[in-house]
Amino acid sequence: MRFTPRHVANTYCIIVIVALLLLAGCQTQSSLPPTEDQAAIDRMLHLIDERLEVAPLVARSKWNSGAAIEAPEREAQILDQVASRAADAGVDEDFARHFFQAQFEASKQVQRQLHERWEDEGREPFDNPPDLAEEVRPTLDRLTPALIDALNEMERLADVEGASGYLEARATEFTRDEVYGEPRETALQPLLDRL
Ligand SMILES: C=C(O[C@@H]1C=C(C(=O)O)C=C[C@H]1O)C(=O)O
Repeated sequence: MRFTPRHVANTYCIIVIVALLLLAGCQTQSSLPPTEDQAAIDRMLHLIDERLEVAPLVARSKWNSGAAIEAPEREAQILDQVASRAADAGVDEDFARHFFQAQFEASKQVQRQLHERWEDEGREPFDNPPDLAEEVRPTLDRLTPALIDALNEMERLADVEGASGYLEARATEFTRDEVYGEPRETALQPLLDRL
């Protein structure tokens, strides 16, 4: 077979196209943050969920006791601890407060959803409801230091290339859930604003 100038030109074109495609692929990859930073974002989402998973226990306890979903004095008490822990960890206090207020709101969304459903169903009180003061609130308090550490990481990630894109992509999947989608969105908003 003879190679005409046309063959050479076609081959050259194909090489250039393949090289451009490879380059585009590399660029997409390099816009992802480093693996350990992706893991830090995933850890934060996991912690948000761990906190949200406590909300149904709070809802059960309040369903039986008739206590209001909204407990402003308890929120104020948590925010005091948050402010002092944030200061110790070098996390911006306003950011930490804003983040925790979003977690409270997300928890209340889950609780309201459940109470509305139980009202519609005419639900009787639960057998063996969890103890709010002795069990449930201490579980939430144990998550606070881990969340402050995760906030510290988020502040660092605000300067890492690709971190905000990765968070947005993860947030899109995370908020797609039928039951937890809306509260997760509420809980994530301060992070999306920050990154
Ligand atoms: C979880 C509770 O319900 C609400 C949500 C809070 C929270 O997420 O920590 C705190 C107080 C309440 O407004 C609770 O009463 O403990």
